[in-house]
Amino acid sequence: MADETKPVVTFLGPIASYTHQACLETFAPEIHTLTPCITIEDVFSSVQSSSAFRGIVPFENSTNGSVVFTLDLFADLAAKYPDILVCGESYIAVQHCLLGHDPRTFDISPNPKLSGKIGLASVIESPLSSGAVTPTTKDPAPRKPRTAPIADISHIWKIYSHPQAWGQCKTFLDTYLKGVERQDVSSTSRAAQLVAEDRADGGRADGGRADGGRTAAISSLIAARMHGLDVLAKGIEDRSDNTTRFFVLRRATPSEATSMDAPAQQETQSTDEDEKERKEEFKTLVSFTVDHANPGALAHSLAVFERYGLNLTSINTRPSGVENWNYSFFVEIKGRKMAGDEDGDVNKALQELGKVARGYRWLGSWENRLAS
Ligand SMILES: O=C(O)C(=O)C[C@]1(C(=O)O)C=C[C@@H](O)C=C1
Repeated sequence: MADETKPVVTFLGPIASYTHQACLETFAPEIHTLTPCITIEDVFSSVQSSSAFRGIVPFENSTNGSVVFTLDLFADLAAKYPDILVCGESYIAVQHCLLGHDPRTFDISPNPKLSGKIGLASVIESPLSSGAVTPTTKDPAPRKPRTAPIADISHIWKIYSHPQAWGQCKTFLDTYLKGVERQDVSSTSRAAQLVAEDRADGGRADGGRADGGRTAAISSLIAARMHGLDVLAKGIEDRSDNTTRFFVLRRATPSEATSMDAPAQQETQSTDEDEKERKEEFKTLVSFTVDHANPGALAHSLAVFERYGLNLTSINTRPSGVENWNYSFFVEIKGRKMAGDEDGDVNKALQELGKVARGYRWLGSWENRLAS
Protein backbone atom coordinates (compact mmCIF):
# COMPACT_ATOMS: atom_id res chain seq x y z
CA MET A 1 0.00 0.00 0.00
CA ALA A 2 1.30 3.44 -0.94
CA ASP A 3 1.92 5.77 1.98
CA GLU A 4 -0.45 8.66 1.27
CA THR A 5 1.52 11.05 3.45
CA LYS A 6 4.55 10.90 1.13
CA PRO A 7 4.63 13.09 -1.99
CA VAL A 8 4.13 11.08 -5.18
CA VAL A 9 6.81 11.21 -7.88
CA THR A 10 5.90 9.59 -11.19
CA PHE A 11 8.39 8.30 -13.76
CA LEU A 12 8.41 6.44 -17.08
CA GLY A 13 8.34 2.81 -15.94
CA PRO A 14 8.06 -0.08 -15.40
CA ILE A 15 10.58 -0.23 -12.58
CA ALA A 16 14.23 -0.71 -13.61
CA SER A 17 13.90 1.75 -16.51
CA TYR A 18 16.67 4.32 -16.88
CA THR A 19 14.05 6.91 -15.94
CA HIS A 20 13.54 4.98 -12.69
CA GLN A 21 17.29 5.27 -12.05
CA ALA A 22 17.09 9.03 -12.66
CA CYS A 23 14.16 9.17 -10.25
CA LEU A 24 16.11 7.33 -7.53
CA GLU A 25 19.05 9.72 -8.02
CA THR A 26 16.80 12.70 -7.48
CA PHE A 27 14.17 11.65 -4.92
CA ALA A 28 14.86 9.60 -1.77
CA PRO A 29 12.46 6.62 -1.82
CA GLU A 30 12.17 6.75 1.99
CA ILE A 31 10.31 10.05 1.85
CA HIS A 32 8.59 9.85 -1.55
CA THR A 33 6.19 7.42 -3.20
CA LEU A 34 7.87 6.60 -6.52
CA THR A 35 5.18 5.54 -8.98
CA PRO A 36 5.85 4.07 -12.45
CA CYS A 37 3.77 5.25 -15.43
CA ILE A 38 3.33 3.43 -18.73
CA THR A 39 4.02 6.40 -21.01
CA ILE A 40 5.78 9.77 -20.89
CA GLU A 41 2.38 11.37 -21.45
CA ASP A 42 1.05 9.65 -18.30
CA VAL A 43 3.83 11.40 -16.35
CA PHE A 44 2.83 14.81 -17.79
CA SER A 45 -0.80 14.09 -17.06
CA SER A 46 -0.15 13.08 -13.42
CA VAL A 47 1.72 16.34 -12.76
CA GLN A 48 -0.84 18.48 -14.61
CA SER A 49 -3.70 16.96 -12.58
CA SER A 50 -1.65 17.29 -9.33
CA SER A 51 -2.01 13.59 -8.65
CA ALA A 52 1.79 13.66 -8.57
CA PHE A 53 3.97 16.26 -6.88
CA ARG A 54 6.79 15.74 -9.41
CA GLY A 55 7.37 13.68 -12.56
CA ILE A 56 10.53 12.51 -14.34
CA VAL A 57 10.82 12.14 -18.11
CA PRO A 58 13.72 11.55 -20.52
CA PHE A 59 14.62 14.67 -22.53
CA GLU A 60 17.70 13.96 -24.63
CA ASN A 61 20.49 11.49 -25.19
CA SER A 62 24.09 12.45 -25.93
CA THR A 63 24.35 9.96 -28.83
CA ASN A 64 20.88 9.93 -30.33
CA GLY A 65 19.51 13.42 -29.61
CA SER A 66 16.14 14.63 -28.37
CA VAL A 67 13.30 12.49 -27.10
CA VAL A 68 10.65 13.74 -29.51
CA PHE A 69 7.73 12.41 -27.42
CA THR A 70 8.79 14.70 -24.60
CA LEU A 71 9.28 17.72 -26.88
CA ASP A 72 5.83 17.18 -28.40
CA LEU A 73 4.26 17.12 -24.95
CA PHE A 74 5.96 20.42 -24.15
CA ALA A 75 4.70 21.79 -27.51
CA ASP A 76 1.25 20.82 -26.15
CA LEU A 77 -0.74 21.28 -29.36
CA ALA A 78 -3.95 20.09 -27.72
CA ALA A 79 -3.48 22.47 -24.74
CA LYS A 80 -3.64 19.57 -22.27
CA TYR A 81 -0.54 20.48 -20.25
CA PRO A 82 -0.56 24.28 -19.86
CA ASP A 83 0.88 24.23 -16.33
CA ILE A 84 3.85 21.91 -16.78
CA LEU A 85 7.23 23.42 -15.92
CA VAL A 86 10.72 21.95 -15.71
CA CYS A 87 12.25 22.36 -12.24
CA GLY A 88 15.28 20.06 -12.35
CA GLU A 89 17.51 17.84 -14.43
CA SER A 90 19.44 14.59 -13.94
CA TYR A 91 22.14 12.92 -16.06
CA ILE A 92 22.42 9.12 -16.14
CA ALA A 93 25.21 7.16 -17.84
CA VAL A 94 23.40 4.64 -20.03
CA GLN A 95 25.02 1.26 -20.62
CA HIS A 96 22.73 -0.92 -22.69
CA CYS A 97 22.70 -4.73 -22.67
CA LEU A 98 21.12 -7.26 -24.99
CA LEU A 99 18.93 -9.36 -22.71
CA GLY A 100 17.23 -12.62 -23.57
CA HIS A 101 17.45 -16.36 -23.12
CA ASP A 102 20.76 -18.11 -23.57
CA PRO A 103 20.02 -21.00 -26.01
CA ARG A 104 22.36 -23.23 -24.01
CA THR A 105 19.80 -23.20 -21.19
CA PHE A 106 16.83 -24.08 -23.43
CA ASP A 107 17.21 -25.67 -26.83
CA ILE A 108 16.07 -22.83 -29.11
CA SER A 109 16.39 -23.21 -32.87
CA PRO A 110 18.30 -20.54 -34.79
CA ASN A 111 16.86 -17.75 -36.94
CA PRO A 112 17.73 -18.68 -40.56
CA LYS A 113 18.52 -14.99 -41.17
CA LEU A 114 21.30 -15.18 -38.60
CA SER A 115 22.30 -18.81 -38.26
CA GLY A 116 25.41 -19.83 -40.10
CA LYS A 117 26.46 -16.20 -40.10
CA ILE A 118 26.97 -15.66 -36.41
CA GLY A 119 26.72 -18.78 -34.32
CA LEU A 120 28.42 -18.87 -30.94
CA ALA A 121 31.89 -19.47 -32.35
CA SER A 122 31.87 -16.57 -34.73
CA VAL A 123 30.12 -14.00 -32.56
CA ILE A 124 32.87 -14.21 -30.03
CA GLU A 125 35.42 -13.65 -32.75
CA SER A 126 36.17 -10.19 -34.03
CA PRO A 127 33.39 -8.87 -36.29
CA LEU A 128 36.17 -8.19 -38.78
CA SER A 129 36.88 -11.90 -39.21
CA SER A 130 33.15 -12.69 -39.42
CA GLY A 131 32.88 -10.23 -42.31
CA ALA A 132 30.31 -8.14 -40.46
CA VAL A 133 32.22 -4.90 -40.83
CA THR A 134 33.89 -5.59 -44.16
CA PRO A 135 34.35 -2.33 -46.11
CA THR A 136 32.16 -2.08 -49.22
CA THR A 137 31.89 0.59 -51.93
CA LYS A 138 28.73 1.86 -50.22
CA ASP A 139 30.33 1.91 -46.78
CA PRO A 140 34.12 2.06 -47.18
CA ALA A 141 34.82 2.67 -43.46
CA PRO A 142 32.18 0.76 -41.45
CA ARG A 143 32.19 1.38 -37.69
CA LYS A 144 33.23 -1.44 -35.42
CA PRO A 145 31.02 -2.29 -32.45
CA ARG A 146 32.61 -1.68 -29.05
CA THR A 147 31.66 -5.13 -27.83
CA ALA A 148 30.79 -8.63 -29.04
CA PRO A 149 28.01 -10.93 -27.81
CA ILE A 150 28.95 -13.17 -24.89
CA ALA A 151 26.44 -15.89 -25.81
CA ASP A 152 24.94 -17.29 -28.98
CA ILE A 153 22.38 -14.84 -30.35
CA SER A 154 21.53 -16.63 -33.58
CA HIS A 155 18.14 -17.74 -32.18
CA ILE A 156 16.83 -14.15 -31.93
CA TRP A 157 13.83 -13.36 -34.12
CA LYS A 158 12.66 -10.11 -32.61
CA ILE A 159 14.12 -7.33 -30.46
CA TYR A 160 12.10 -5.00 -28.23
CA SER A 161 13.20 -1.59 -27.01
CA HIS A 162 12.34 2.06 -26.62
CA PRO A 163 12.84 3.89 -29.97
CA GLN A 164 15.65 5.99 -28.44
CA ALA A 165 17.78 2.88 -27.88
CA TRP A 166 18.01 1.77 -31.54
CA GLY A 167 19.99 4.86 -32.48
CA GLN A 168 22.27 4.48 -29.46
CA CYS A 169 23.22 0.88 -30.37
CA LYS A 170 23.28 1.19 -34.15
CA THR A 171 26.72 -0.30 -34.80
CA PHE A 172 26.16 -3.40 -32.63
CA LEU A 173 22.73 -4.02 -34.17
CA ASP A 174 23.97 -3.51 -37.74
CA THR A 175 26.87 -5.86 -37.12
CA TYR A 176 25.29 -8.71 -35.20
CA LEU A 177 21.51 -8.47 -35.65
CA LYS A 178 21.01 -6.98 -39.09
CA GLY A 179 17.59 -7.76 -40.53
CA VAL A 180 16.09 -8.93 -37.23
CA GLU A 181 12.62 -7.48 -36.61
CA ARG A 182 12.54 -4.59 -34.12
CA GLN A 183 9.51 -3.58 -32.08
CA ASP A 184 9.18 -0.22 -30.35
CA VAL A 185 7.83 -0.38 -26.82
CA SER A 186 7.20 2.28 -24.20
CA SER A 187 10.52 1.87 -22.34
CA THR A 188 13.60 -0.31 -22.08
CA SER A 189 12.31 -1.95 -18.90
CA ARG A 190 9.00 -2.76 -20.58
CA ALA A 191 11.10 -4.47 -23.29
CA ALA A 192 12.79 -6.62 -20.63
CA GLN A 193 9.43 -7.46 -19.07
CA LEU A 194 8.07 -8.69 -22.44
CA VAL A 195 11.12 -10.88 -23.04
CA ALA A 196 10.83 -12.34 -19.54
CA GLU A 197 7.22 -13.31 -20.35
CA ASP A 198 8.42 -15.03 -23.53
CA ARG A 199 9.84 -18.05 -21.71
CA ALA A 200 11.68 -20.55 -23.86
CA ASP A 201 10.10 -23.40 -21.92
CA GLY A 202 6.69 -21.77 -22.08
CA GLY A 203 6.40 -22.57 -18.41
CA ARG A 204 5.68 -26.20 -19.32
CA ALA A 205 7.31 -29.13 -17.61
CA ASP A 206 7.61 -31.08 -20.89
CA GLY A 207 10.13 -28.77 -22.55
CA GLY A 208 7.98 -25.93 -23.77
CA ARG A 209 6.63 -24.43 -26.97
CA ALA A 210 8.54 -24.34 -30.22
CA ASP A 211 8.64 -20.60 -30.65
CA GLY A 212 9.39 -19.49 -27.07
CA GLY A 213 12.54 -17.67 -25.99
CA ARG A 214 13.40 -16.09 -29.32
CA THR A 215 12.97 -12.47 -28.35
CA ALA A 216 15.55 -10.11 -26.88
CA ALA A 217 15.48 -6.65 -25.30
CA ILE A 218 17.82 -3.70 -25.27
CA SER A 219 17.67 -2.77 -21.62
CA SER A 220 19.76 -2.35 -18.48
CA LEU A 221 21.69 -4.75 -16.29
CA ILE A 222 19.31 -3.90 -13.45
CA ALA A 223 16.36 -4.99 -15.62
CA ALA A 224 18.18 -8.29 -16.39
CA ARG A 225 18.49 -9.03 -12.67
CA MET A 226 14.95 -7.99 -11.94
CA HIS A 227 13.46 -10.24 -14.64
CA GLY A 228 15.93 -13.14 -14.40
CA LEU A 229 17.11 -12.67 -17.99
CA ASP A 230 20.45 -13.73 -19.47
CA VAL A 231 22.84 -10.99 -20.52
CA LEU A 232 23.69 -11.90 -24.12
CA ALA A 233 25.87 -8.80 -24.68
CA LYS A 234 26.91 -5.94 -22.45
CA GLY A 235 27.84 -2.33 -23.26
CA ILE A 236 26.33 -2.43 -26.75
CA GLU A 237 25.94 1.35 -27.07
CA ASP A 238 28.01 3.02 -29.81
CA ARG A 239 29.76 5.41 -27.43
CA SER A 240 31.21 4.76 -24.00
CA ASP A 241 30.09 8.22 -22.84
CA ASN A 242 26.42 7.55 -23.74
CA THR A 243 24.35 9.68 -21.34
CA THR A 244 20.67 10.55 -21.09
CA ARG A 245 19.37 13.74 -19.56
CA PHE A 246 16.06 13.65 -17.67
CA PHE A 247 13.81 16.52 -16.64
CA VAL A 248 11.95 16.86 -13.36
CA LEU A 249 8.47 18.31 -13.94
CA ARG A 250 6.32 20.32 -11.56
CA ARG A 251 2.99 22.07 -11.84
CA ALA A 252 2.98 25.88 -12.07
CA THR A 253 1.69 27.70 -8.98
CA PRO A 254 -1.64 29.55 -9.50
CA SER A 255 0.19 32.88 -9.82
CA GLU A 256 2.63 31.44 -12.36
CA ALA A 257 -0.25 29.96 -14.30
CA THR A 258 -1.96 33.34 -14.66
CA SER A 259 1.14 35.45 -15.21
CA MET A 260 4.00 34.83 -17.60
CA ASP A 261 6.13 37.05 -15.37
CA ALA A 262 5.86 35.07 -12.18
CA PRO A 263 9.00 33.64 -10.59
CA ALA A 264 10.52 30.19 -10.87
CA GLN A 265 12.02 30.77 -7.44
CA GLN A 266 11.69 33.77 -5.15
CA GLU A 267 14.54 36.19 -5.73
CA THR A 268 15.44 39.67 -4.64
CA GLN A 269 17.11 42.51 -6.51
CA SER A 270 20.65 41.59 -7.46
CA THR A 271 23.91 43.10 -8.54
CA ASP A 272 25.32 42.50 -12.04
CA GLU A 273 27.94 40.19 -10.53
CA ASP A 274 25.25 37.99 -8.88
CA GLU A 275 23.36 37.89 -12.15
CA LYS A 276 26.40 36.55 -14.01
CA GLU A 277 26.85 33.80 -11.45
CA ARG A 278 23.24 32.77 -11.68
CA LYS A 279 23.55 32.49 -15.45
CA GLU A 280 26.06 29.68 -15.06
CA GLU A 281 24.19 27.98 -12.25
CA PHE A 282 20.73 27.83 -13.79
CA LYS A 283 19.06 26.94 -17.06
CA THR A 284 15.76 28.00 -18.60
CA LEU A 285 13.64 26.36 -21.31
CA VAL A 286 11.52 28.48 -23.63
CA SER A 287 9.39 27.50 -26.63
CA PHE A 288 8.33 29.96 -29.32
CA THR A 289 6.88 30.16 -32.81
CA VAL A 290 7.77 32.74 -35.45
CA ASP A 291 6.08 34.25 -38.47
CA HIS A 292 7.60 32.09 -41.22
CA ALA A 293 6.68 34.65 -43.91
CA ASN A 294 8.97 37.18 -42.28
CA PRO A 295 12.62 36.80 -43.40
CA GLY A 296 14.91 36.82 -40.38
CA ALA A 297 12.10 36.05 -37.89
CA LEU A 298 14.09 33.28 -36.22
CA ALA A 299 17.32 35.32 -36.28
CA HIS A 300 15.51 38.25 -34.58
CA SER A 301 14.16 35.95 -31.88
CA LEU A 302 17.56 34.43 -31.16
CA ALA A 303 19.23 37.86 -31.20
CA VAL A 304 17.19 38.74 -28.09
CA PHE A 305 19.11 36.17 -26.07
CA GLU A 306 22.42 37.47 -27.37
CA ARG A 307 21.48 41.04 -26.39
CA TYR A 308 21.07 39.95 -22.77
CA GLY A 309 24.19 37.78 -22.73
CA LEU A 310 22.17 34.56 -22.39
CA ASN A 311 24.15 31.64 -23.72
CA LEU A 312 22.12 29.03 -25.65
CA THR A 313 22.75 25.45 -24.45
CA SER A 314 20.36 23.66 -26.82
CA ILE A 315 17.92 24.31 -29.64
CA ASN A 316 15.29 21.95 -31.04
CA THR A 317 12.43 22.19 -33.49
CA ARG A 318 9.19 20.25 -33.89
CA PRO A 319 6.34 20.71 -36.39
CA SER A 320 4.11 23.55 -35.16
CA GLY A 321 0.95 21.51 -35.75
CA VAL A 322 -0.69 24.66 -37.16
CA GLU A 323 0.47 24.49 -40.76
CA ASN A 324 2.80 22.18 -42.70
CA TRP A 325 6.48 23.25 -42.67
CA ASN A 326 5.97 25.63 -39.76
CA TYR A 327 7.88 24.90 -36.59
CA SER A 328 7.92 25.34 -32.84
CA PHE A 329 11.39 26.19 -31.53
CA PHE A 330 12.68 25.08 -28.14
CA VAL A 331 15.60 27.04 -26.79
CA GLU A 332 17.50 26.37 -23.60
CA ILE A 333 19.57 29.18 -22.16
CA LYS A 334 21.82 29.66 -19.16
CA GLY A 335 20.17 31.82 -16.52
CA ARG A 336 16.88 31.85 -14.67
CA LYS A 337 13.66 33.75 -14.62
CA MET A 338 13.35 35.73 -11.43
CA ALA A 339 10.67 37.44 -9.37
CA GLY A 340 9.24 40.72 -10.58
CA ASP A 341 8.45 42.03 -14.03
CA GLU A 342 11.71 43.84 -14.57
CA ASP A 343 14.22 41.81 -12.65
CA GLY A 344 16.95 39.86 -14.41
CA ASP A 345 18.13 39.35 -17.95
CA VAL A 346 15.94 36.29 -18.59
CA ASN A 347 12.79 38.27 -17.77
CA LYS A 348 13.87 41.15 -19.98
CA ALA A 349 14.77 38.82 -22.84
CA LEU A 350 11.39 37.07 -22.57
CA GLN A 351 9.57 40.38 -22.69
CA GLU A 352 11.43 41.29 -25.90
CA LEU A 353 10.87 37.82 -27.30
CA GLY A 354 7.16 38.46 -26.85
CA LYS A 355 7.48 41.39 -29.26
CA VAL A 356 9.44 39.65 -32.04
CA ALA A 357 8.12 36.07 -31.90
CA ARG A 358 4.55 35.07 -32.82
CA GLY A 359 4.12 33.51 -29.38
CA TYR A 360 6.27 32.08 -26.63
CA ARG A 361 6.05 30.06 -23.44
CA TRP A 362 8.41 29.94 -20.48
CA LEU A 363 8.79 26.26 -19.63
CA GLY A 364 10.73 26.56 -16.39
CA SER A 365 14.08 27.42 -14.81
CA TRP A 366 16.19 25.00 -12.77
CA GLU A 367 19.61 24.35 -11.34
CA ASN A 368 22.25 23.49 -13.96
CA ARG A 369 23.67 20.11 -12.90
CA LEU A 370 26.66 20.59 -15.21
CA ALA A 371 27.77 23.85 -13.57
CA SER A 372 31.20 23.42 -12.00
O1 LIG B 1 13.86 5.07 -19.25
C1 LIG B 1 13.91 4.19 -20.08
O2 LIG B 1 14.30 3.04 -19.82
C2 LIG B 1 13.49 4.44 -21.47
O3 LIG B 1 13.19 3.52 -22.18
C3 LIG B 1 13.53 5.84 -22.02
C4 LIG B 1 14.89 6.22 -22.57
C5 LIG B 1 14.75 7.52 -23.44
O4 LIG B 1 13.68 7.84 -23.91
O5 LIG B 1 15.79 8.17 -23.68
C6 LIG B 1 15.80 6.50 -21.47
C7 LIG B 1 17.13 6.30 -21.56
C8 LIG B 1 17.74 5.74 -22.78
O6 LIG B 1 18.23 6.85 -23.52
C9 LIG B 1 16.76 5.03 -23.64
C10 LIG B 1 15.43 5.19 -23.47
